[in-house]
Formats: sequence, structure tokens, C-alpha cells
Amino acid sequence: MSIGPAGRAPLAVALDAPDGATALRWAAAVAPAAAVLKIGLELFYREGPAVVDALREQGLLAAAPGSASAPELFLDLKLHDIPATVAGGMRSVATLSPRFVTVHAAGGSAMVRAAVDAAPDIEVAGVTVLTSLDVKALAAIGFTGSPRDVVRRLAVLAVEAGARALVCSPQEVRMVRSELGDAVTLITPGVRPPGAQAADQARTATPREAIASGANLVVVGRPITRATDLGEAAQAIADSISAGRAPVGT
Ligand SMILES: O=c1ccn([C@@H]2O[C@H](COP(=O)(O)O)[C@@H](O)[C@H]2O)c(=O)[nH]1
Repeated sequence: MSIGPAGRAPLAVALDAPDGATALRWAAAVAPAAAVLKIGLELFYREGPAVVDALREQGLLAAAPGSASAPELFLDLKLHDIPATVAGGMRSVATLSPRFVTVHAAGGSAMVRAAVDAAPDIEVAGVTVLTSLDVKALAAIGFTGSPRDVVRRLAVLAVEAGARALVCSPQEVRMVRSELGDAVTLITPGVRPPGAQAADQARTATPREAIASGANLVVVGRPITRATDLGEAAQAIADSISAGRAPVGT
């Protein structure tokens, strides 16, 4: 299934806003350029499901996956707990009809499987290695091997447990694609337009590079939400994604 309204560049804008009013303002600015709106910890912990309802009431979010006249919903909640608790969390958020929900692949096979089984209509996206982690940070938390090696292991684990999507950095997209094929949806944060500050992101690439490497959905937050004109910033990134897309059939 394609992502977002027909013809839209596969751009997910991260609405990492401090409150619902700010999120609605940002969403109104970026919705014409975005295929997906991503709600994460900051906004969901503050506003809960009400913010999803408010976005839908204003026509800024599609009602359900596949009925996309507006951007689709991506709940980036990064569930990571015992399988029964994650299953319960998935059942709770399934009432919001998101297209994607993230779980940490490092929670293990049984946990990812529990998420998938609890909400079969939702595309569970396994977060492999956070894009903020470099080789040193990864070693410090006890993972052996390069980020690339760990991404490979966790990507395989998540997909074997039923995840239909994965989150990795744009630097690993080619490797994951060649390992796991075309069926899996690859979502890449850690994306920065040329010259933009990386901030806390360690494994980055430009929107154009991410999409040319084979990403299906490119996530961008602060380079858009901290711009003076959010709509213009989102549209510029969407245009660069469209320019970087491989021609159909290649
Ligand atoms: O590995 C990951 C997983 C999720 N994210 C999320 O993506 C956005 C990125 O925001 P920027 O402002 O463009 O850095 C943010 O919501 C993260 O929670 C990630 O960056 N890396």
C-alpha cells in the first residue's frame, strides 16, 4: 500500500510539540506537503488520544490507513516492555487507527510478536538502533559490533517476529533492503537537509540520499518545526525527496 495521499512525497513530519495547540498549528502548516504526521512521546504523553481526535476534526489527519485524503497517522510510541503489557498498549492505541506504531526490536522476539498479534491491522515498526547512537554509545550500553551489525540483527529479529516495517538510519537502508527484500517498509529518521544541524542525531543523511538508498518513508522533525515558515520548509524537503526517488521500474 502506498503511503499518504496519492502523489505525495513519502515525508513524515515529526510533530514533537510541547502541547496540542502548537501541534495543531504546525500540522496545519505542514499537512499539504506531508504523507504522514508522526506523534511521539512529547505530544502523546501531554495530550493523549485527544490530540489525534483534534487533528482529525480539523481534517489534518486521515480517518484510517488507506483512506488518505490527508496525511496518515504514525504513533511513534516506541513500546518496550514485557509482551503482555506491550500487547495491551497496542490494543489501546489500535482504537486510534494509526497506520504505524513503533516498538523497540530490542524488546525481543516475543514482545514484537505480541504487538503484531494484538493489533494485526496496524503496521508494527521495529526500531532497530536509535539514530542518535554512534558506535561508542552503542558499545557503552553493551551491544557488540557496529551500528550496522546491530541494525542487521535487530531488523531480522523484528521481521521474523512479524513486524512489517522497520526504523533504521538512512545509512543502513541499503543493507537492510538487501537482507530483507522489498516487502518491508523502511522508515528513516536521522534525516537532515544539506547544511542543517545534526543536533543529537549521529547517523544521518539528506532526504534525497535517504530516498535514493531505498527508504519508503523519510522522517523529519526539527529542520521543519524550527523553521520560520514550516510549510515552505516541509514542501522544500518533500520536493527534494521527489527528486531523489528512483524512477519506477528501476
Ligand atoms: O531511531 C530513531 C527513532 C525515532 N526517531 C524520532 O524521529 C524524529 C526525528 O526528529 P528530528 O527533529 O528530525 O531529529 C523524532 O521524533 C525522534 O523521536 C529518531 O530520531 N530516531
